[in-house]
Amino acid sequence: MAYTINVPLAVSAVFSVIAVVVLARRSTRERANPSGLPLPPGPRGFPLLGNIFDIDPARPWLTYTDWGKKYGDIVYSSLLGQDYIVINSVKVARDLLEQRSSISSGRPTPTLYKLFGVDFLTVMLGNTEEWKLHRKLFNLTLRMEVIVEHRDLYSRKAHHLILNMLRGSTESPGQVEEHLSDFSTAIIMAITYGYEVTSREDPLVVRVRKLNKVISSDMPAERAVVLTAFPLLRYLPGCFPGMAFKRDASDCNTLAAEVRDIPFDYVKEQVAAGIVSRSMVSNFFQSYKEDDIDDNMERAMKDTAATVFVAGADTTSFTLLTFVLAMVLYPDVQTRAQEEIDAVVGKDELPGFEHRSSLPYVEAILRETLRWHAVAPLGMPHVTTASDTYNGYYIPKGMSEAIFTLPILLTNRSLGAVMVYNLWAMSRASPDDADHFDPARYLLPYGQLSPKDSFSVSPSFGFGRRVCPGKFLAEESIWIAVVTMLATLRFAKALDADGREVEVTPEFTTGNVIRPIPFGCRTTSRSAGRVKELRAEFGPT
Ligand code: HEM
Repeated sequence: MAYTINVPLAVSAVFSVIAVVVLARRSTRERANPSGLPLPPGPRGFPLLGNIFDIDPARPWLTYTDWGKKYGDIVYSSLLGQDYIVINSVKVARDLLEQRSSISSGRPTPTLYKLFGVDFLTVMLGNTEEWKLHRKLFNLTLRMEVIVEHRDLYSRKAHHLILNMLRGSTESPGQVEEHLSDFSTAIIMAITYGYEVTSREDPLVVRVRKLNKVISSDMPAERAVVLTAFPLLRYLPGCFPGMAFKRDASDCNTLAAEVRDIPFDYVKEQVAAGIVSRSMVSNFFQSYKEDDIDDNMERAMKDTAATVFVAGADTTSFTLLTFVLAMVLYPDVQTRAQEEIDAVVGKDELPGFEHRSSLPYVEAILRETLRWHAVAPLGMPHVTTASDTYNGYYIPKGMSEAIFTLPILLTNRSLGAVMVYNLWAMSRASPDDADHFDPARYLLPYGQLSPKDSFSVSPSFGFGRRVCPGKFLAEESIWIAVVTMLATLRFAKALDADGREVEVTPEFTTGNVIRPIPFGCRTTSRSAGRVKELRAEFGPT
């Protein structure tokens, strides 16, 4: 949720507002609150605009963290008629989003996503029957017992990642990112469709990556917020000021349809021909009788499969990139982990899943990576489907998309509460050394792992019924990639022409999902024996 003012879009918005105000002849807003309890504390905002000028447009989580220090763990703010309940602590998040998940599992469905044809993605669906069917299908195919069956695949892809990384010993900024992205893409396409990616230029891969890019760059939150508050704008033609993006939206609809249909139909044809490679989609077809797969069910299967790439590829590769950045910045941490691996696995052996429980420090590195810089600092917003009270505060009910289409000024009512949980504030709860990457914070005095906060229960995967269904796949693929990189490679700062190390400042992109800004990194082999084993696995390349 980054808010910057797009002037032409704002002008169009103002026209739309004036038209509605004249029609509605209403001038004051009311907050229907039958309980008489106050809203949670928060900054005062301007009428209608709310707190839009108070928020750091690039990194709203920093503003929310500051508000947390001033107003507490639960903060109220408003933006263009939309109520925001900002949650700044794990306890309040668990109370509201887990304990009361029956009324806090909705999603805002901004008009923008409909316009771009991506509102079919699970992440975008409200608390509807369709969403429940998606979650059932995810549970069928992404639960832990199913995910562990693919361990050979994760290991093979991790081994391939190492060979790619070793092709050039000094990586230019951006190259490490590409290798990690190839790794997560290859795993996700194999798990979802049984599809073996052979090159970055594979037309299917190009399409899904392009869709991801459009979602992250052409649908900034400020557009989503303005279009949700003033949905009439969607009817303005593309030539209207600020509406040029409507042309991209039309291309995106075509792209989204291709991403949904092409790989799914490929698996469907294979299953019909009796060729079954193990995948999420073939599992769907095997789990249901032909008669049970009506149009609704087939659409849900297609949509869940298409969601996996959009929700899982960048989150996985950006987390791995954050890990590499930490290794470059904290060489002592890297050395300690490598010593642990060498002692447990043996100097020339490659680590595998059977070693995981004996590598507590590596495990702690994973947990610390999620904490240090969460890939989605504000998770995904939830919407309340009923009003509620919490610790003496009133929490308004969210409204459905149907009511969103009535501009707020027509009714002078709130659009209802969007609940935003601020992972950044949660990760900085003990502020003394929160910016420091220190896996030891997850260890007990004798080096054993502290039992709390295992990887997959991390707040970084969200809360309640909406919790990330891909967390087990993320856990398996990230663990094997991390342990294999540590066993075989040494990451260090890049050298300049005079052989001096180039300083690295940890900087991250902005947006809903963030990644480190490209940094110089020198990647060298640290174990000839292990690398030899990898080369033997793949043959001459
Ligand atoms: C490190 C990797 C990942 C992180 C940090 C992450 C984080 C998240 C977060 C914060 C949410 C929102 C939860 C909420 O609303 O409270 C989410 C939702 C989701 N994630 Fe992940 N995720 C990761 C990897 C994956 C992978 C690999 C997949 C697919 C296999 C995936 C599929 C999804 C889906 C489908 C949703 C939407 C759930 C819903 O709306 O009901 N994620 N994820």
